[in-house]
Amino acid sequence: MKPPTALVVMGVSGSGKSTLASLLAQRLGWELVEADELHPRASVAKMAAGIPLTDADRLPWLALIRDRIGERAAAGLPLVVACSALKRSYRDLLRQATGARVRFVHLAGSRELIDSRMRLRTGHFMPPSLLDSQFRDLEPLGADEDGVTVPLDGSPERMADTALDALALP
Ligand SMILES: Nc1ncnc2c1ncn2[C@@H]1O[C@H](COP(=O)(O)OP(=O)(O)OP(=O)(O)O)[C@@H](O)[C@H]1O
Ligand SMILES: O=C(O)[C@H](O)[C@@H](O)[C@H](O)[C@H](O)CO
Repeated sequence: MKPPTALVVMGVSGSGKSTLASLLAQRLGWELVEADELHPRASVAKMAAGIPLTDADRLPWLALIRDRIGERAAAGLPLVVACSALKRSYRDLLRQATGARVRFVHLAGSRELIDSRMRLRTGHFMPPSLLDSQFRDLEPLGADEDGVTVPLDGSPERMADTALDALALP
């Protein structure tokens, strides 16, 4: 039997992860996990204060997400996860989830476009001032990693079509 898929929508803050992940979850009929909701309060406070997270902040959080993927896989359930997963080492950690095929959709685009979207967004803890540090940490999805890179300048519907076609899902 094929292992259930965990489809991780990744990218810097404001790249459209939550928007695309919820659309993909809806289209596929899969559960959605929003990794931002799993950050400890101290990490959210840090980001809200304009301080970038470090590896030490992120590793226990990524381990939690890996375990969540593993639990669902053990129940035979696929899922969609919205998670920044900026560095390859973070994705390696997520790929350690037991029993799942972990695949990625990297939302890629210009700093300028993302910054303009973040400035329009209200009521979110993440300040646009952290975008430079997000790009510094970003290691784009490699050609050898299981997944697809999607330009983030299309409509969410078109981006979902592109991702699902490229991944041959459902
Ligand atoms: N394809 C799109 N076209 C235009 N605007 C978009 C698109 N996708 C997302 N947006 C808008 O851009 C902003 C950022 O999107 P979203 O919150 O989904 O990003 P995110 O990567 O989940 O952000 P964060 O990680 O900071 O929570 C939102 O205001 C959203 O409505
Ligand atoms: O790894 C990180 O630095 C974080 O996950 C961020 O990317 C934000 O939580 C998210 O994007 C909200 O803006």
